[in-house]
Amino acid sequence: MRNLATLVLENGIIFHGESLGIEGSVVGEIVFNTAMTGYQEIITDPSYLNQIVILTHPHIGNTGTNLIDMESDKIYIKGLIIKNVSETSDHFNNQKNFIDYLKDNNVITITEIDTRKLTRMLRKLGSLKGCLYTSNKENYYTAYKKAFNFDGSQGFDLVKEVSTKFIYQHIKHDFPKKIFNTSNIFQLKDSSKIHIVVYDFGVKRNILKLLISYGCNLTIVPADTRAKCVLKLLPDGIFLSNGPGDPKPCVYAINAIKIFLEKNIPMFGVCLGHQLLALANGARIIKMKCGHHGSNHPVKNVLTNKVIITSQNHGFTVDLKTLPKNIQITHKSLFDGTLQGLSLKNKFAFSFQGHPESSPGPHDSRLLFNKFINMCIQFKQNN
Ligand SMILES: NC(=O)CC[C@H](N)C(=O)O
Repeated sequence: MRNLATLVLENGIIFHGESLGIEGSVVGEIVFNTAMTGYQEIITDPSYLNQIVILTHPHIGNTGTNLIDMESDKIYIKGLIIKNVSETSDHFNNQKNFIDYLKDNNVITITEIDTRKLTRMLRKLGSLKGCLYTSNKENYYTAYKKAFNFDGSQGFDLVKEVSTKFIYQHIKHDFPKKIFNTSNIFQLKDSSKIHIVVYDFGVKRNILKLLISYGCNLTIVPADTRAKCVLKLLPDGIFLSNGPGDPKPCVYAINAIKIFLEKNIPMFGVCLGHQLLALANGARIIKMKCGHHGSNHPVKNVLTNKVIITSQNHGFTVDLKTLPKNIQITHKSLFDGTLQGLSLKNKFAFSFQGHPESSPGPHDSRLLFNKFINMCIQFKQNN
């Protein structure tokens, strides 16, 4: 018999379940991810900072955990909600059982609750704040108060908490072969001469691995690196990464992007990077009702009418009504019509509201990396 765990929502609703024996209490915004695989990539994605994640797939953990599937150096979610956790694990990459992995990393987890009921509630009411506790130092009233008073994610700069503190470089294939199989990656002629500066707003490792697999040299810089410092590095392209929280407070990055736009340096933004590119052009950002978190999101390229299935994780979106004239819409969600991609007219800059590095998720949108690298090659040849 496991210990008890309790989830109290800001609207007073309470769920009782089982804990994995890790004692404590966490408060955060609750979001649901509908992916059927890739739990380790999800929980190590820095974009989930401060969020309590429900994995809607009813049985989680049976492939165990390993070093290859880490999207960063640690677990970033604040708490975990799952229906049923696998006691055993089996996979050719398995190194550690999922329960042991969560215990070793002190992740407060609730299991054996009706995740479908909770997810339907969030879909109806929009995202909710909650307090998840396994400790008897907390009770319903203290937890309710914490959930109710939690500030949420709007207006806070979480990027600075996850970004690298130092500039560092990756030169070609310096990720050990063991943790990255490059067999299914596109190699482009001339891409090995490209130098890309990656703004780390909470960058996922698979983005770096993909760029390295093209043969690019990467310089990864802290989120608040000034434009003039980046320009001195003579980049052939600038990558704006994913990241946690509200993009609006990242004024330092928005200002830098404005300068790169003036110089017309190739730029590719994903997720938070996409939102920052839109902000730099005067568009507005709004909070979504319950966001997009999963790996089966259909997106239409409105220029070609092609549909791709994509991996997504965002709670904010660019307000379509506020797009300036120099922005061209390239992609829209077939779930709710929200903006999924844009490009700037007469500029080498475009972005995607999703995760084309697809870790986890289908690889349909990885061709966007090809588009970016080709832009960088062209830019380099012209300069
Ligand atoms: N994955 C991301 O980059 C997320 C972007 C932003 N934090 C959002 O929730 O909308």
